[in-house]
Amino acid sequence: MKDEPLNAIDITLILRGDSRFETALPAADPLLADLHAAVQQHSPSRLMQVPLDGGRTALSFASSELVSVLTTPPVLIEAADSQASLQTGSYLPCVCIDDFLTPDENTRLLQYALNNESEFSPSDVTTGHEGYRRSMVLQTIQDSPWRTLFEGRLDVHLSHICQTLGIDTLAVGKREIQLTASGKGDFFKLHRDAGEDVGTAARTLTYVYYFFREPQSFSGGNLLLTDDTGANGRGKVLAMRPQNNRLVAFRADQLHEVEPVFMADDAFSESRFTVNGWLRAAD
Ligand SMILES: O=C(O)CCC(=O)C(=O)O
Ligand SMILES: [Fe+2]
Repeated sequence: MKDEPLNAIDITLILRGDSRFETALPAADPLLADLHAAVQQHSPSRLMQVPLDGGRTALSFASSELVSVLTTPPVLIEAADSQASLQTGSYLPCVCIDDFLTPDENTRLLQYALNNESEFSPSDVTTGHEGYRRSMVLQTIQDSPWRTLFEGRLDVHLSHICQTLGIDTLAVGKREIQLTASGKGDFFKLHRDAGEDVGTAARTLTYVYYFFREPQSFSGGNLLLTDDTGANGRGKVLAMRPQNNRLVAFRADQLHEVEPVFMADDAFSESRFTVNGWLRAAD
């Protein structure tokens, strides 16, 4: 008997207290959407049951105990008419961690960004090419307690992230971090974060944490991961809508881009904010 369903999505459930359970579900299984809904909405709590071990075992837990759902390949949840519908991307390796910060940390990070509006400066790219990236960056996050918080929180997930992305478990050397605000019309054209110049060659892992005011007033700004197998330099594409309090990690040599952000007014407070950075392997 085959244990794994066809088109299986590998799932790791993280429950309060960091207990982890692994299973696989068919891409079309409504339980997938239900699990994501449980992460988003903790009350009222309800009983959830998930098959483990090819259905030989059932895991039962209160929905309020569910902290995160890791899916490989990434599962894109599109909320349409308040019904969650699922799309799975073609396989381009990345890891999504929902609820990366606590709700309180998430709110305080937005407040930190808004309080420091005057410190943001226009972004650039390490290759010096013009017209490649438009956004505003707050470099001083490097000297703030947020840096320590992000580094510590990333370390919790690092072995899982590296394993999923096929990176040899990373002895981390240099870490980079920045806070980016993408407002009306901002974008980042197709690029890799590693290897486009000597200064970035050693970047191994990219992470992007999304946070913004809800209800969301911008649209667009999707992160597209792509490969270069297609005739026009693009093959498979995995599109991910920014989701508040979600961290996405991928290999730093992965081709990717950020689609233009649309919004009615160019209000800084409504920006698509990210804490984004790179980890390098130790020498
Ligand atoms: O904001 C994103 O989704 C990705 C940003 C990015 O590609 C970068 O900072 O290198
Ligand atoms: Fe990038």
